[in-house]
Amino acid sequence: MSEELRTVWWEADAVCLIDQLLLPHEQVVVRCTTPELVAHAIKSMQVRGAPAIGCTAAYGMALIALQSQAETVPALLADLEAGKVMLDSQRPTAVNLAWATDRLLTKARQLSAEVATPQALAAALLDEGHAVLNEDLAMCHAIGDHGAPLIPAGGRVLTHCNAGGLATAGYGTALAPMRTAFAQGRNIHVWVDETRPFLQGARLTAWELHQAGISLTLITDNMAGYMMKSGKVDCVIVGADRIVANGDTANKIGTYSLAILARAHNIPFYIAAPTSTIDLTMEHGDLIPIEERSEEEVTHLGGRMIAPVGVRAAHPAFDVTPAELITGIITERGVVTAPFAEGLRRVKEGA
Ligand SMILES: CSC[C@@H](O)[C@@H](O)C(=O)COP(=O)(O)O
Repeated sequence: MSEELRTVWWEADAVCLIDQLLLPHEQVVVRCTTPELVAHAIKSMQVRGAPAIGCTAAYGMALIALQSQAETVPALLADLEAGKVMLDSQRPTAVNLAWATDRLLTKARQLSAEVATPQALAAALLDEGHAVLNEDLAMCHAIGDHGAPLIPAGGRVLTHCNAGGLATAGYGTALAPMRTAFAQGRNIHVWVDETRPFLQGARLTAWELHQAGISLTLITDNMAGYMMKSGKVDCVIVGADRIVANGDTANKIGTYSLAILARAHNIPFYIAAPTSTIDLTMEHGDLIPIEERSEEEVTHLGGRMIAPVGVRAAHPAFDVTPAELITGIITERGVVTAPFAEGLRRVKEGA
């Protein structure tokens, strides 16, 4: 993705997004002028990727405040509480969504004693939305700085789904170490898993890397084991939707299989994510809610049915990789390695 193309931004009283359902063939901007349109964009995956969902939800909370008819600050807080519940319910696995709405609500509660009017509070929440976006971009660049040295000399990285600029405020999480290494003049090659059924790899990661001039080869998900066994993969780097206290990590369905394959072939397996994706309230990965999406996203491809009529399909959108399969978790505050509990607490608390 070019530096100029933004994923999420605020413009003319609306939350604006690049419609990721239409990429790479069309670059269409969606203007979410109501909280309901923000919710729809998250649910339908016009915007997707944990940090980008978080940025969108932060602006969604600001939009709720700006459009509220509340005449008092306590009444506005009640609207924001209801709005948070509505936004959080759109996608359950990516913790950045609830993290962002929580941050905006907490800010509103803190300011409620100081501001005189709902309008003043709403203006402050829009500033907080901007802060969430700007911080996410800075975190992605820091992840790139910490992650680039971990890419082995061969420079051949396998990634899954899209954890690039489109999945964040820009620059990406899993793609950040590759971008930084490439900018440093290193020889990088990326194996891009197509990522069935939504094809985030084929449509989005391939597009971003291609635009950036980074060498890539698209593979179908079931080719990863072959590539590893053939000695063509030096490390795996993927993003995360939720990292819990013991290091277990939810990410796009298929990530767990890759981690097993990487372990079997003695290949380092890294997670790259900002600390906003760390959820210390959950002890282990079995507690993470896994989003179930529609069967149609599996039975159909590009609008065409590929399965016989009447055949049922399963569609868990995420899986959980146990911490013991993870070599390291690359955050904006450094790389956490096993045992994860202590290190994750340290980076989450900012120490
Ligand atoms: C920086 S994005 C990290 C994760 O959100 C990403 O790897 C992923 O699984 C995205 O899933 P998606 O269903 O496309 O939102």
